[in-house]
Amino acid sequence: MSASDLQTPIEYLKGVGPNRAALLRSELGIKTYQDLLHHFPHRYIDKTKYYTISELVKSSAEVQIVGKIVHLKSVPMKRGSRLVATFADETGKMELVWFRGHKYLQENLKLNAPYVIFGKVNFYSGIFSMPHPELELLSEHEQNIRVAMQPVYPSTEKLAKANITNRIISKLVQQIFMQSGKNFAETLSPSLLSQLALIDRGTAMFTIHFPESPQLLAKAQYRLKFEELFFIQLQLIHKNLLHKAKIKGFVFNTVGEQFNEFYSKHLPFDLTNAQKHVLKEIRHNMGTGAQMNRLLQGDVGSGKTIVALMTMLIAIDNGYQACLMAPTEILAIQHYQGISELLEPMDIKVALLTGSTKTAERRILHEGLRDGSVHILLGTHALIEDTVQFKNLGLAIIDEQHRFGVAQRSKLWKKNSLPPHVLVMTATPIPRTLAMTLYGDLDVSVIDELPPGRKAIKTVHRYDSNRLKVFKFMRDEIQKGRQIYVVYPLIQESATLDYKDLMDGYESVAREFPAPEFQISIVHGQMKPADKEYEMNRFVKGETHIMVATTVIEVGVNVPNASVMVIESAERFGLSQLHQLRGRVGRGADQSYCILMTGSKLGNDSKTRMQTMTSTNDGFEIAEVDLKLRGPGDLMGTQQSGILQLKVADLIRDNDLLNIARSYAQELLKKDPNLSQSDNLPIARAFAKMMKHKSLWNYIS
Ligand SMILES: Nc1ncnc2c1ncn2[C@@H]1O[C@H](COP(=O)(O)OP(=O)(O)OP(=O)(O)O)[C@@H](O)[C@H]1O
Repeated sequence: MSASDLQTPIEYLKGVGPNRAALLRSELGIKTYQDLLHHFPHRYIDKTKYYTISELVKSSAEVQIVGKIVHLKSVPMKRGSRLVATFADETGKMELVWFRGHKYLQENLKLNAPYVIFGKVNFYSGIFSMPHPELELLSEHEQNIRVAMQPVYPSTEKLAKANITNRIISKLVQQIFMQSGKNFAETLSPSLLSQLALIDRGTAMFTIHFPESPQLLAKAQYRLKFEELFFIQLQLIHKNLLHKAKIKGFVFNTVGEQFNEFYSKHLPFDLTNAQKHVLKEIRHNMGTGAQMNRLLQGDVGSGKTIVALMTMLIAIDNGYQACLMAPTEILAIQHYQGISELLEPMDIKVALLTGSTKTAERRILHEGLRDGSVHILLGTHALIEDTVQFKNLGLAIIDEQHRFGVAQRSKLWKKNSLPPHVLVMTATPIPRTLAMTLYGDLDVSVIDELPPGRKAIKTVHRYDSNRLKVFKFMRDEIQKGRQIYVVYPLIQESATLDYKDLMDGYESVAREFPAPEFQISIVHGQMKPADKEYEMNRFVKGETHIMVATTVIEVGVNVPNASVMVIESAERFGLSQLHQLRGRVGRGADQSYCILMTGSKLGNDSKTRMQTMTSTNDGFEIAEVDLKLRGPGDLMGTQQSGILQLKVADLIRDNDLLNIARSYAQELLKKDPNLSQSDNLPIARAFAKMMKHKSLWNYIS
């Protein structure tokens, strides 16, 4: 099929008039033959099997039967009428029923001619019936391209209403193949095709629309999935190579006094092997002369902060300043308190900068940053403001990247002659190749081990009707000296409503846990920062027993004595958020609990989320379920531009294939970086097209 054929507008197909063309364009974005060919079925119905009427059982799903219409009548109903056909084969009779389109059907249906019918059967008052069957004269059926697996295309309500059915889409695709043949330009090299036993592109494209058997379909899907993942990886690795070659960074080749003093004298615990390993990776990375761009992944509570701190000490040992940006003020303050305390015995100046730092303080701070007397700056996004100038910023650590955009990250780079090394910390554990695919330009380090002595958090799901029991449990835990979080959801669109929920909740908790015996802190987004800090501090110091809060405490808050997390309206939270919240407990040696409170009516997704949370503490597993429920685009908070809109592969389900595709892409670029060997020409051609159009699926034409 030639490139120009593929760009033919769909109006050129028989049966596509201006109306259908407009609908296909607006509903599915299909404008050309190529668009239609790339509109892949999302499932298939097995059409190898023919049933007889006597074989039907009450639970039959979709069935295909050959028989004849022996009788046709219109049956009046309260409003309008239905058309009922008696359909018979050698073994029995059933009914076909239509509620609309009578006139056309009555004029066109042929009595006593053999038909193939297909559809769902119902069983009503002793007789099988099939409403709105797909039907086709047997003679026509035999002329069509024979498919064993009937494709079902993604569609929309508007298309269904306009009668643009599966069969019509399928016939349009068929027309394209009939007009232009099955020869598609190959996009993979002969050696790849043979090494992986992949079928050629044309056969795969044809088979995905018209599979002759489940086995062939699997081969077609495998080939197209591989191709899709392979080209994504090729693009990423290529970009990485360019990126790495271009961006020079400071060479941190000293692990000196500060690092060693901290490590040998002030580190309050032994590092886990995972922490040591990750530090080694970081040290190596910062010593090479290229700028570090690294993602530090570790489940909640895995101890990322200490790794961040020790990385900052390396920067200081090499004569540079370091900064750490946190997503919220509470967290920035907490980091400031924690890190200041750890570095207290050392001669290192740590400062805090947030939106609420007073002007006078700010002036002194700016001065200290400019003359280099402040070594470590912690803060919120306030620290990327233009007025903040460093003497020599060598390292920027960003906590939780998805709250900080790439654009904000690059702002930091402008603060120096050379860009600082960048370490992004995230608690969302995702498979390594997937992380690379999602984060593109970042290398990945993983802390895959929790500090020793942690007890698994016990998680339960309770309905609102069980609240009294939950209160009793809370009271018992407080009596044991523990502290408790009670968290309410926060939906930005309705701040007033959230506030009301929170305040109602606070009142009911306060009634149940009256002062002076019980002390309660409250923290929410509408409070002044100073008040938030005050309330938070009372809880951190153990002066209050219960912290009632919105999700402002979701990330990073570290109060090891807090051992119970009650999450109200848990069904309104996403899985990764629930996992983050739960991660606020289980940070000390005590047994910790997470109680998910919900109403009694739950949708399927909510049920899955509750079940997942109660069955596992493993962030990896949770992230995978989360990705399945929400899709990777959502994971990042924003839809990724183009690159992740996959058509055949699924980043989660096909993770193994993603790894295979990555290693083949790596090897290819290692052996033939410019894709200039003749064997690799098909890849080079497709890759060039992809880069030119900036869209994955445009490489095929
Ligand atoms: N190697 C270790 N041994 C014992 N305790 C540790 C170790 N590393 C960290 N900790 C402690 O574990 C707790 C969690 O660490 P930290 O706050 O760094 O986790 P985190 O990875 O940042 O988690 P989150 O994503 O939840 O913020 C802290 O109290 C910290 O002091």
